[in-house]
Amino acid sequence: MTYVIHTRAELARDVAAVPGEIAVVMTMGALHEGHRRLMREARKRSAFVIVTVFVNPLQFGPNEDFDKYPRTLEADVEACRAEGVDLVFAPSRDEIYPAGVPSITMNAGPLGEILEGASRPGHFSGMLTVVQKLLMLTRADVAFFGEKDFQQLTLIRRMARDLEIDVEIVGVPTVREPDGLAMSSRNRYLSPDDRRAALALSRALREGATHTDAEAALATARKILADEPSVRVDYLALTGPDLGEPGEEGPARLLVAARVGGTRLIDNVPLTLERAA
Ligand SMILES: Nc1ncnc2c1ncn2[C@@H]1O[C@H](COP(=O)(O)OP(=O)(O)OP(=O)(O)O)[C@@H](O)[C@H]1O
Ligand SMILES: CC(C)(CO)[C@@H](O)C(=O)[O-]
Ligand code: BAL
Repeated sequence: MTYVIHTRAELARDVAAVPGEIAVVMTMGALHEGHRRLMREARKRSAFVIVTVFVNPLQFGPNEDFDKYPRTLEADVEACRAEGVDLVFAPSRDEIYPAGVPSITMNAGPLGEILEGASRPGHFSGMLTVVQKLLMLTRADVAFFGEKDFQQLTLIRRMARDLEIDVEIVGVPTVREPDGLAMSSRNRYLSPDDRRAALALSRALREGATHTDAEAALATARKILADEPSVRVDYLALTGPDLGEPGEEGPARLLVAARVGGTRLIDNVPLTLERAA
């Protein structure tokens, strides 16, 4: 049975009655197969699964899509039911921020300033603030996040580590459409032409990741993106596993953010680099 609740009082009552481990999947709704994969992983792991649905105003910039972000709670609850989720917590803004805009927030540090953080000032501070609040409110023992938002996942891991938050953070690989496009709630903004052009992102990463040389990986990905005129690249970057400098050898990440029409999309893949001879 899946229960839907909207208040922190109901949430406090329900989690207090859970005898075992609690897993949480945090979302902004408009659920798709990527979210469902997180729910399935949570279901496999824990006896009690909570999905949160909250479009967090604090992580949106003034010119971003907070107002037009898709809100589809009824369909979201159906998806949660189909995945056997125990509790859907869909709070209002006042339930999460009863004192209004918080005066004390998370500082995402230097890692919050690069890549996504450079294009979306304040985004990661707002994201970490709500993640920390939702971890506290749900009393989660384990929380599942997608690798699609790789910088977000890395920062959440680091917040838990640096601030001694007693929760296990589990990363889940990106779920893709059959043609390779990373699933994202924002894909629904794409026109048919934009949808076709957006494939350049996953193609660039996939082809780039066939190389074991960093320069070759970047050059291949850059060319594929440049060949698609309606894709405006924000960044294409190759980093180490924790978004630091790529090591000479070992797992690395190739990440991209781009605008396709009016829609900003992100994607990333792991790749293995070989030490230069
Ligand atoms: N394709 C995907 N594969 C795996 N996890 C995903 C995927 N898309 C989103 N997630 C994860 O689901 C969680 C909630 O994400 P969110 O609700 O922002 O969805 P989204 O599709 O990423 O939306 P947006 O289009 O706003 O980026 C995050 O942990 C996110 O990384
Ligand atoms: C983790 C999250 C739910 C916090 O608002 C959001 O950033 C998201 O959906 O990835
Ligand atoms: N999917 C990450 C949350 C955001 O874009 O605001």
